[in-house]
Amino acid sequence: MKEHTPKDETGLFTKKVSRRNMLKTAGVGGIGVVIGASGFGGLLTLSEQRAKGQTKDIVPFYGAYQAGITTEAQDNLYFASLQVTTDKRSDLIQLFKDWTEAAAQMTAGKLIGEASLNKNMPPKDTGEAKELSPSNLTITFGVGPSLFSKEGKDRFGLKSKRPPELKDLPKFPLDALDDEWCGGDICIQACADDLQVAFHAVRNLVRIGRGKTIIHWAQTGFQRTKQADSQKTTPRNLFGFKDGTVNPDTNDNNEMNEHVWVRAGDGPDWLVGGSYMVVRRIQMYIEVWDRTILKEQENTFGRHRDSGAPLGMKNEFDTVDLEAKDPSGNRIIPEDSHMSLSRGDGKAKILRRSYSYADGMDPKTGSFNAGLLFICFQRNPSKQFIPIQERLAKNDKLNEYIVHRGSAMFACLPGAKKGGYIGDSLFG
Ligand SMILES: C=CC1=C(C)c2cc3[nH]c(cc4nc(cc5[nH]c(cc1n2)c(C)c5CCC(=O)O)C(CCC(=O)O)=C4C)c(C)c3C=C
Ligand SMILES: [Fe+2]
Repeated sequence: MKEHTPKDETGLFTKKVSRRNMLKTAGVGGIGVVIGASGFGGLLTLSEQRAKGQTKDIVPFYGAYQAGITTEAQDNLYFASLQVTTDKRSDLIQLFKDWTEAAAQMTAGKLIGEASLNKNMPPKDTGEAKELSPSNLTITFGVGPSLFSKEGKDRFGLKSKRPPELKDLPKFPLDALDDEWCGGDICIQACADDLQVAFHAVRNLVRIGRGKTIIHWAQTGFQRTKQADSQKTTPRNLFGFKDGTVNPDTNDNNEMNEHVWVRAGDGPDWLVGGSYMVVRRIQMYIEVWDRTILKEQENTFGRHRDSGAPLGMKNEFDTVDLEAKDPSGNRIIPEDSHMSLSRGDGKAKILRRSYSYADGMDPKTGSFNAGLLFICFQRNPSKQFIPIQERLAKNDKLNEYIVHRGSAMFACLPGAKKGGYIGDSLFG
């Protein structure tokens, strides 16, 4: 087959050269070299780029809020729910301090700890992210209700600090929850444009926590990559529909304060600037869906599959009119469609930041074990996620094609200032 000769940005034909040959041509032997837009004259190592503040794919770790909540969703997720095994409050505090330091290093694209060539010691960093770009890595920490008290025991002197909103979610109709996918004392959400970078982050944090925490459950997640969709259109879920069209505007501080960030007076002061995260592991029966006619699929969501437009409209972001009727007087968007029910009167909004998962097959049925790790952030779950899910669980047309298998709620801590640590408002 004739090899395709690619054009560069100037439109000139360039000879296809492998990365290795390109480095040889440039006379650079080191790994981790990035070719700048200016061509070979702009060759800088990743660390040089960082020193010059030129890397574009670093999301700052320190700040008033934790990153990974209003951050534009990266391509990949590695999510871990942990159980705390130590009973010592001082261990827990030290762990959050160590995690903060490590997370700040990893999100800046650095390795953990000092590089050491001591062959008689295991290396501090596990190594698989060496030479990789920071990939917009964000690491978001949350604490579950069980950290505050478990089976009546106040392990860390935190019982009186539990916000009333931070509690196990009620059992919703049709829930088929499996304990193996529920709850957790602490969560770590790592998102990055590279799965190896996200996994490396959680792996190293879990390693630091050895002897103090264990993994309770963990899940990888993906979306289409930005490389595959340079226009960054709304990602599609595994049912082929655009998912994430209607979401509060993360660039609008008023909306974030109204719907996402916990504010003074909402509960205990330690959580001001944090947010409640709800996670649901929802299995999707993709084989059943694939046998469903398009009209029924569209009635299920209340949107057109192709454009993502509300039924009866042309474009994805056209205004939704749930009352609109066809000439026979029937609603164009069915009342039991996912959009009608999740929207309700439109006042309670959640910030959705979900990822698809695909974990091989279900050995009992031979079907794909795939679905959505539904993640949403909010200021008050009793007024936001819970009433929405109550409506969906009762009537949603989508329920024929999905089942909720896992569930957890975490309070995502406020951001840390340089010199402070994630959790200092809680433990301080
Ligand atoms: C309780 C909250 C929600 C759960 C659980 C949930 C599951 C779920 N959703 C989809 C696919 C779509 N959801 C869409 C819209 C939408 N979903 C929720 C909430 C939950 N979804 C809300 C609040 C909204 C926005 C409603 C609105 O105001 O219009 C859509 C439509 C496109 C969009 O706006 O994103 C799709 C598609 C799946 C597959 C799923 C469980 C597997
Ligand atoms: Fe939804």
